[in-house]
Amino acid sequence: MTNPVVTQSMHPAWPRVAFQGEAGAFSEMAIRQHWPDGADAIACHTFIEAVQRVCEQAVDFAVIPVENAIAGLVRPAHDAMHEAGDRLQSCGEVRVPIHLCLMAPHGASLAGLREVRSHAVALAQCRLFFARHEWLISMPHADTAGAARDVAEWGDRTRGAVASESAAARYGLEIIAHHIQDIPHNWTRFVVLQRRS
Ligand SMILES: O=C(O)C(=O)C[C@]1(C(=O)O)C=C[C@@H](O)C=C1
Repeated sequence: MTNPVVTQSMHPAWPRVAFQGEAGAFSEMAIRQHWPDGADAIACHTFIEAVQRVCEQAVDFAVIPVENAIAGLVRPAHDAMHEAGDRLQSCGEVRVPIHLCLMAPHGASLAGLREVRSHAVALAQCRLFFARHEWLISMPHADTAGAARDVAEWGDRTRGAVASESAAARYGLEIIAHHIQDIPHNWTRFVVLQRRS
């Protein structure tokens, strides 16, 4: 298993919380919303890895998306929790508003875009948008923020990402369309997991 990205904490009292994705992912937002006074958000590549970190007591908690208003159950997250079995227990919940934006390198246009990357669950929340813009090819990526980071690194004006407004700011992308999810009041419910004592 690869090591998670760990930011050195300035605050030893903060809880250490694993999430799936990169800095700027919605799961990281869920952590900020649940611990407004601060938490060390530890990026993991997969849900299984995030859950595993809790089982191994390498972190205090994991925050995992379980249900979205449009896409329904987040299957890979449920599978990861199932694998952990009774070693974990849920100790909280957080519901995060999900506003999805289409973003691309500066100078790109909607008409000029061809390929759009994002987390499969995020793409599933934008079916109507993709149906209206049928020249766009949606391609699954590990997470929303990782898609934004890669699209910024590639710098190709035909390739875009679906992610949050803050991911666009963090990775220096231009927002081409705001609120492209199928319903305006979209949300994802996350569970907070800890090791069963
Ligand atoms: O990729 C991210 O930003 C995530 O946090 C993952 C995830 C998900 O798996 O449901 C979380 C919330 C959004 O609904 C879209 C994607």
